Amino acid sequence: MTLTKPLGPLRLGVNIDHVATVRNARGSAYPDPIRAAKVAEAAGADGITAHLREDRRHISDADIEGLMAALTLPLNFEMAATAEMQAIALRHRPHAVCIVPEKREERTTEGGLEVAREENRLAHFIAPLREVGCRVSIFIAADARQIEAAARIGAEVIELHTGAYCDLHAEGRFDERDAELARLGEMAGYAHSLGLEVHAGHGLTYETVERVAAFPEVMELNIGHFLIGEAIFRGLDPAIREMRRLMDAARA
Ligand SMILES: CC(=O)[C@@H](O)[C@H](O)COP(=O)(O)O
Ligand SMILES: NCC(=O)COP(=O)(O)O
Repeated sequence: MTLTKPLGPLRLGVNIDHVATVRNARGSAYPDPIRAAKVAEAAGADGITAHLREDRRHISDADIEGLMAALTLPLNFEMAATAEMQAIALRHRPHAVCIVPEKREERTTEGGLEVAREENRLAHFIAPLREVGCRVSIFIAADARQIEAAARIGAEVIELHTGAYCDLHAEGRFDERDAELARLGEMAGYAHSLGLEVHAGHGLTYETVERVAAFPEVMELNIGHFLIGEAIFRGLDPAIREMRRLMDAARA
């Protein structure tokens, strides 16, 4: 059943990975992702997202340590379902752990996690994370099979991958974009009906955010790459404030 009113306020999680990408390009100490997280908080972010990739191409282990020590906002820690990452999450106990698929050679997270085929392994993988109090989120495509599997393994949250929708928009393939958007909306409703909290993210921009923010079941958007790019032109604080404004307007 489609809701007519939003379930609640829409949270903004600011992903700071690509502040670290710029820092790492020169092996310097700046720009500092923790400083970016503090600016994000002042600009109205509700949480910070950081993805510790297995190849450490942006966020480092020391960044996660620093964020855990410095942040007053909740940290959404994105990671692959590996023993190494599980040990790091269990040590730090972030507010949320989002399990994402990772391919070493990919440019960015290309798709959602294959939960249905790995149900047993993932159920065992997330159990200890839940036991120490982390909210477990699963990053998946808008696909009923994957959503059902995420519910069965005991995840509390799913994050719908909005990358395909954003790419289709950027390529001007508007019929396909609208079909993908409709799928995202329908699957947000379906996930909610199964008791899952619904988040969304990847590739969102000022042009694409409003239609996702308007889905009543979506409770959080995680946005990074576009905001860090936009910060070059208008500053990080105003870039985040504008995103917040668009999200709130779409929600109203
Ligand atoms: C899972 C996700 O969507 C983000 O963490 C994103 O992947 C970060 O940027 P990269 O994919 O460029 O590492
Ligand atoms: N999980 C999505 C995320 O954290 C941000 O993705 P992007 O905006 O950097 O593409």
